[in-house]
Amino acid sequence: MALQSIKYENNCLTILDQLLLPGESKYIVVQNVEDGWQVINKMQVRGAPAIAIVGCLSLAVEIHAKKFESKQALCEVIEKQLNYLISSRPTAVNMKLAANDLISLAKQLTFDGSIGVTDMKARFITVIEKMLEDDIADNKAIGEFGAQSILSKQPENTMVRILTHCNTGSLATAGYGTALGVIRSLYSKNKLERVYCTETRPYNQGARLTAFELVHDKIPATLIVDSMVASAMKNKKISAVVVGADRVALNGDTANKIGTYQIAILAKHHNIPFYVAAPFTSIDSNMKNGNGIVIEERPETEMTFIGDYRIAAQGITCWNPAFDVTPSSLITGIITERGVFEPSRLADVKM
Ligand SMILES: CSC[C@H]1O[C@H](OP(=O)(O)O)[C@H](O)[C@@H]1O
Repeated sequence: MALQSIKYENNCLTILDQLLLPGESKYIVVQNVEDGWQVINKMQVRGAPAIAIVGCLSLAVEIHAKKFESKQALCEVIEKQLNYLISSRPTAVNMKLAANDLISLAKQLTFDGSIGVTDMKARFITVIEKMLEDDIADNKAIGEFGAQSILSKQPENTMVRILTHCNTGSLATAGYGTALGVIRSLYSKNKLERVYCTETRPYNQGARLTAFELVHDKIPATLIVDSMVASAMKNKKISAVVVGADRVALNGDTANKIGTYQIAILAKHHNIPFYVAAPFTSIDSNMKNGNGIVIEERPETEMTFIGDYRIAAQGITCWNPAFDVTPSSLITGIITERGVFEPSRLADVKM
């Protein structure tokens, strides 16, 4: 049974509390936008696509339970709550893009004289619900395009070894995953020899989540500490690096989990192709390059503690940026649901 970070049925939303994985699988109920904001901000659910989907579904469950006197009243709540959800985490663009689209839809429905407030609410909720299936379809396409592109650069009938960072699988999306989707597609083609996944300090998305998904799917994988990447590239014949994205700028500069930038530099040094796997819901067409991307800084306790156990000296100053920006010059290709693009070609693709 595939791992599910998000469960939504009959207007009821629960999310798998990823702070407890891999030790405990516990779903928590999200009943409204405030619950949605909290589970995203605390990283109980995380991953750019999952953040947008959970944020928007939290709005769907909230408005489903309420009666609205008018379409204008409903539209005002929608706009206010979506703008609030955007503030839950600043770097991933998916929540902002979804909010922009849904606010435009709400305004369009408000001025559509052919429907009343009940129909407007139903149509609005249906559009949000469709995000789940759309994301999975995007990820399956990303997986296929990515696998084809990576294999096209390998000698016929060889198996590949992929290095990945952070978690980009079913626990970061509605299912299948982006970079992990490429890995799943390679595995399904019997072309994947091994995955090397980094632990990804300090939240340990790799050790706790990616390793969990790979073991669950019985995909051959080796966990490495973040500082082992250079040695792995030198000694383990890595065929390609595939990572996810939180925000891709129009020139291909990519914000992704902290540590991605240095992996890209190491890949360049070792002449290893470096791919970003991201749906168009993670591409910010309003951002010319990566210079303007806001990098979230997280609480230092995420660095100085593991659970309740202190691992760093009391009183030490910490810096805990959750992301970094990889320049497009270090990126071989951006794998999307519409194909694989050289970073310099991204701006030509219709958003
Ligand atoms: C397909 S998930 C994209 C992206 O999100 C993760 O960040 P976080 O765990 O902080 O939400 C990571 O950067 C993934 O690559």
